[in-house]
Formats: sequence, C-alpha cells, structure tokens
Amino acid sequence: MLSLEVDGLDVERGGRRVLKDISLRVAGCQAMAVVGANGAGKSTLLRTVAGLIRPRSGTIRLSGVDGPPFRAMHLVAHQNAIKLPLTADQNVRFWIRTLDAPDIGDWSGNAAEAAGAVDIDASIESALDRVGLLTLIDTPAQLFSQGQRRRLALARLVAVRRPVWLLDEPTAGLDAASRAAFAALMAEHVAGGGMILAATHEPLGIDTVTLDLTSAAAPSEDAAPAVAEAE
Ligand SMILES: Nc1ncnc2c1ncn2[C@@H]1O[C@H](COP(=O)(O)OP(=O)(O)OP(=O)(O)O)[C@@H](O)[C@H]1O
Repeated sequence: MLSLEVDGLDVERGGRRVLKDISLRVAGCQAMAVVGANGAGKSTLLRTVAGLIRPRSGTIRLSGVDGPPFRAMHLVAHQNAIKLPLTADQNVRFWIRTLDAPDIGDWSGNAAEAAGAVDIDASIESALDRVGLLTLIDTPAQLFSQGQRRRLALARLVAVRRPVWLLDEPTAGLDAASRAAFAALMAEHVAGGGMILAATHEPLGIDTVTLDLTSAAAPSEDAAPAVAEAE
C-alpha cells in the first residue's frame, strides 16, 4: 500500500528554522493541500520530501513502491523545467526517455505500463492532449505563453507515470478551463491509487485534506506541532 509518512521534520534554510516539527501522513488514493502564508515553508516541505533539501532532523518514509523513493516522485516546482528551444513533442519525448522508471513496480495495477510496454508517440500525443496542447505539438516552447508553459510542465505528470505528485502551486497562471482540466487529471491520478501533496494558495478542485503551515512560519518553543492525518 502506497504511503508517505513524515515525522518530526525540522528544516533550516539560510541559518533560520523554516519548518519545525512537521508530521503528516498521506496514503495512495489521497491528496493533501499544503497551505500557509508566503514564506511559511510550503515549497521547502515539498523540496525536502523530494530529497532536494536535507532536514535538520525528522524522518520521511515512502512505502509501497520498489526502488529509490525519488524515482516514484514527480516534483513540479515554480520553475517549469522545460527546454525552450525544443518543441512540445521534443520536451515530452525527453522526459519519457530520461524519467521513465519501470523499476518502481506495479503501483497502479497496470502491468503493461509497469513492464514498460508503452508506445512513445501515443504517450506524447495523449499527454499533450490532456493539457490542451496537441495543436502546438510541433511548436517550440519558447513561443508558448506562461500558462501554456505551465501546461507543458504538467504534461510530464501524464507522460511519465509516477505514483507521488509533489506539486508547487500547480494551477498558478492557468485559466479557468485549464484549472478544471487539471483538477480532472488530479482526480484520476488519486482514483488510480496515486498520491498528491500540493502547495497551493487556491482550492485545487478535488477532495483534499489540509496541512496548514502558517504556525510553522514563526515557531515559538511552545507552539503545537503541525500535524495532519489523512483519514
Ligand atoms: N534558497 C534559500 N536559502 C535561504 N532561505 C530560503 C531559501 N529559499 C527559501 N528560503 C526561506 O525559507 C522560508 C520558506 O520559503 P518557502 O519558499 O518554502 O515558502 P512558501 O510557503 O513556499 O512561500 P510562497 O507562498 O511565497 O511560495 C522563507 O523565509 C524563505 O525566505
């Protein structure tokens, strides 16, 4: 059973305590919205769970997948991580070739996918279609608007199936129709056994449990630990 458990996480950045005693539990089929004021530590939490920041103390345990945890996760951060001179097709093709991880096991129950039996061209088209970019498949990303660049970044989630989505303000810059389409995508991911941990300032349009980091932004010694449990 897919499960993410974070216990007693303390993180310092620039010599300052940013997260203090954060604990959370999320299982497969669940989504958690991480909320809080600017600077509360939402991005820091996602980056720490992704293994990009070493915590001062605390534990992060992902169970229910084979192989190293980072290969089971997608982090879509503020930076879109797309290659501007490449077309939409070439960007998605690059992700499939570099990020595909058949060694994480059959977490979604799709044995063909887990065995790597996928058609790359079909995967690219389907991913771009899901984010409304199929008509721009051969257009270089540098000609895309900011919202289109964000949608291309999100296409990675469809093109390369990974069970844990760490999303940093995923709907920033998206219009209403794109937000609704992405909400449908997140709902499908969760219904298929996946997990979402999303930092956000706005409702995601799916069922979530909430972890509010506001109290962690200026921790005092007697502050209650921030704990969220997904039921
Ligand atoms: N690279 C860094 N070096 C030092 N301090 C940092 C760094 N990045 C962030 N911080 C500090 O860590 C704290 C938390 O930042 P973080 O980006 O995690 O907040 P956030 O809740 O995601 O904010 P926002 O809602 O504005 O995106 C802030 O006080 C910030 O100044």
